[in-house]
Amino acid sequence: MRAVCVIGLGLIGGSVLRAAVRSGRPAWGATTSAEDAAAARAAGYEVLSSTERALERARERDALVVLATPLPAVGTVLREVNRHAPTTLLTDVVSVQEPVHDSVRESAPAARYAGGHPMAGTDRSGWEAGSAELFDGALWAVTIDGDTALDAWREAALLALDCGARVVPASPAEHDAAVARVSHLPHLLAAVLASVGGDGGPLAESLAAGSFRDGTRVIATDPDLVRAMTEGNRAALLDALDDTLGRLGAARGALASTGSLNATLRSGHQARAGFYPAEPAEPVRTTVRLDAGHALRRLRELGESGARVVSLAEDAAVAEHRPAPAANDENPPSGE
Ligand SMILES: O=C(O)C(=O)C[C@]1(C(=O)O)C=C[C@@H](O)C=C1
Repeated sequence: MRAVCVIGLGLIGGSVLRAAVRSGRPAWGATTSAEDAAAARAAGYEVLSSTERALERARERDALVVLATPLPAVGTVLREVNRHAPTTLLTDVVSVQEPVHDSVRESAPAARYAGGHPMAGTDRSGWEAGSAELFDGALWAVTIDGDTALDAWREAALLALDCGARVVPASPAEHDAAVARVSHLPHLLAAVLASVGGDGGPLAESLAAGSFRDGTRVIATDPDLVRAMTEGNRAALLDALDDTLGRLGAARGALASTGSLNATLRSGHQARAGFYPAEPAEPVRTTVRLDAGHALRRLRELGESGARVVSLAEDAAVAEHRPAPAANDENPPSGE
């Protein structure tokens, strides 16, 4: 099993280190946070005294290096990677992929790198908030662009699987457009919702219950971390925001003119049921030969169609796909 060197030991990096050790891999980390380093060492994990040391060891042992810092620090860490571990394979866990791919292109051979983004977290941050189980059953995007080498992709995907996740292959741009809608927009909407609720005064505060708590939960996250991911995905988030404002405008118009929110509420109800079906259908399995040409393109197409890679061998990847629900009265093929 390839060793893993994790740079950054906050919630996600700290969980990757724990999960990598749980899977039986040799793994160590480094962090600039004295607090995270002390907590990780106290829990029995190996934290080297500097990023340089951790990377030198990664070079000696041909480890997979995981960049687990927030987006604004990625450029600096990449320069250190180039200096101290110039040939190791590289991945990351950053929630916006295009800027990381751009930085890698500027400063490291892209063939060493495949981007990664585990879709898991909590509203807390730092080593203490993490756990070895954080990624169990979660989805983990492993990105593919024109420069990605199959070896780098395989190693990043194997780490995700070893951490307990299922892998979604995607291009960086498609990944960023999708997470703008299902992760970054929800953080922004939670911020606005919390402020609107807050303006309701003490009575609103004392009456706030489950819906307010669930709808605002993610903005309990450290605002600097939310800023890094939302501002780092500006173009895609603007797109998702325009769509949201259009729909809110239409809902407001309908409520003001006809008194009905029926169309908005029904289409939202149906859309959510698509994400979380009450009775999920048996998944369909597809095998992709990794030794055949165009394997990465095929994986990317599968990811775009909603499939998840659930296992990887030297020469094949197995992906699971949920079959499209049959159309019926509750589930009409279009709109309404
Ligand atoms: O569960 C949470 O608290 C999260 O916010 C996790 C969450 C998300 O679902 O948006 C947040 C950011 C990460 O990049 C991926 C996942």
